[in-house]
Amino acid sequence: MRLRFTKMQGAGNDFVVIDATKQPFSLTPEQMRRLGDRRFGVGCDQILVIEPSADSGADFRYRIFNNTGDEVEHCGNGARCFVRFVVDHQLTGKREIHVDTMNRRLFLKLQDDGRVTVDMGAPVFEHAALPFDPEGLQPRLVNGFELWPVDGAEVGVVSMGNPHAVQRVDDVETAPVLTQGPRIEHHPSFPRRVNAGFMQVLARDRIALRVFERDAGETLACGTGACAAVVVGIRAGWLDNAVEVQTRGGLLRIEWAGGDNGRFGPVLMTGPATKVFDGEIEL
Ligand SMILES: N[C@@H](CCC[C@H](N)C(=O)O)C(=O)O
Repeated sequence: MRLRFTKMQGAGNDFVVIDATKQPFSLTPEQMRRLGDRRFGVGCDQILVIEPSADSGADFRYRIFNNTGDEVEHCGNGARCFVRFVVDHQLTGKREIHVDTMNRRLFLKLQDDGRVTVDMGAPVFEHAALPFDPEGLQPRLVNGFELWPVDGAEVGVVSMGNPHAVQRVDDVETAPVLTQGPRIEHHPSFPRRVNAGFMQVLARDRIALRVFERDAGETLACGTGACAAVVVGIRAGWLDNAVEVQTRGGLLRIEWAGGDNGRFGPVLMTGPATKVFDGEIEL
């Protein structure tokens, strides 16, 4: 089968984007692994599939597959590329778009400067949402927020729709991202595994971040990971409400007002979304 696709990237997190608005999406996990393979296929961190929405309240449905072929809940950098794609391919005349993902409805806006702002929805701290099983672990409270001992690190756990475990490190460049990252990803406390974030606080409004992503390994940027890191940093009292996140692939701006009485507001993420090329591949 011959597949048309667009290669895109958002802060260096790269995607194969497939338009399934006119014909149903039918790739097998094996075909997706081939597509995601950097030597035998196109190569990407995630595959994004754009479908019509089944609900009149949303403009599209957007599905995310890691390059292993596993479908996942959420992808922040992918959400920005999704908007750029539907506008550039004239699938919509709107610049403010509602899209349904596996477990959230997102609101996205293409800015005049070409960047995209995404209302990523509220962070969820209930352990069942990740899921996170703290059995046998004792948290340390920092500013009233729980940091959990996992693999010798202290992690804040939060779902941004997908699961994250974020630790603060002195220096992201020397942090054990490639060795400890996979151990945290597969730690038994995270039955559906987890994305492992390593955050260096540079100032109250600036962090450096590396993320070892579930399935994809370390990527140049992780949008949901940036939101999770800033949320953890704000709750631990380390960060202000608007933070620039320096990733290895580019800069993201994250804003979060927090919340009252256990009710939390949405996280806003702004960043770039760029087409790399259009292509066709025989699968
Ligand atoms: N790169 C993404 C996150 C993609 C999904 C993640 N690997 C998971 O398995 O949850 C982002 O920009 O958020």
